[in-house]
Amino acid sequence: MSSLGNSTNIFWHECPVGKPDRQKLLQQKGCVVWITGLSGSGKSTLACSIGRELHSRGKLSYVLDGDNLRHGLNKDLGFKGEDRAENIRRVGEVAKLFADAGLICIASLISPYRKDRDACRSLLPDASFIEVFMNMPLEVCEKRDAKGLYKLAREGKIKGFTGIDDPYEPPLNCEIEIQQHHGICPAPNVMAGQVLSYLEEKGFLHA
Ligand SMILES: Nc1ncnc2c1ncn2[C@@H]1O[C@H](COP(=O)(O)OS(=O)(=O)O)[C@@H](OP(=O)(O)O)[C@H]1O
Ligand SMILES: Nc1ncnc2c1ncn2[C@@H]1O[C@H](COP(=O)(O)OP(=O)(O)O)[C@@H](O)[C@H]1O
Repeated sequence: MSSLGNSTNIFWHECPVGKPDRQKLLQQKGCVVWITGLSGSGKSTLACSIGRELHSRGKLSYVLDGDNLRHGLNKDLGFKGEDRAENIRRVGEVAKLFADAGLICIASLISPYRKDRDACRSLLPDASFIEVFMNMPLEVCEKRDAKGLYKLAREGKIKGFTGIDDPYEPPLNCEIEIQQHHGICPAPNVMAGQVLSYLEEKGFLHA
């Protein structure tokens, strides 16, 4: 019997089929690839590109995209600090379940606060939380402005926009950093290749 958070008298139930069995079935190791960066830095593009590449190699993955999850699971949350923290906490817990299912879970969220990302990292075992920092300059993201949100933020029509009037804390010890070379952003398949090489090297693409 235990007491956790607000729940009391709850018990953990162990199932006979475990993570190692599922990993053997799938011939891969469950993990979380956590992509963080400014709006417009290319997180969703990279997430989809990784997903496509893994699929073509016969590996099972699933993308958890911040924008998409805010249409359902996180529709009750806004963008103030505590809402972002709760957003990241929930997605961290969901990503942990996907990794436990044996999948390569690709989470793509701004996740601007270091402590929230670190809390997600601490949920995952054995270096299976892989933080990918989309290190794109604000000017590049703002110039892209795919959704027109930077313009609205500059006009003061959106308050608390990350990078404009809300902070972004870059990772201190991420596993992978994606950045421009000579002022040019690598193509999506090149960025995905960088992540795939890491997964291959660390043994996640085999049981
Ligand atoms: N105030 C503010 N700040 C930042 N972003 C905003 C804001 N308001 C709306 N949006 C849109 O929401 C998307 C980010 O959602 P996330 O869940 O990834 O954000 S967070 O991790 O909770 O900070 C983000 O999508 P991406 O561009 O894909 O990052 C924006 O489209
Ligand atoms: N590697 C890239 N090179 C050039 N443009 C890119 C690249 N990655 C993304 N983009 C473009 O930048 C814009 C924002 O990308 P997106 O993946 O939606 O970013 P985010 O999910 O971080 O908001 C889109 O118009 C997308 O086509």
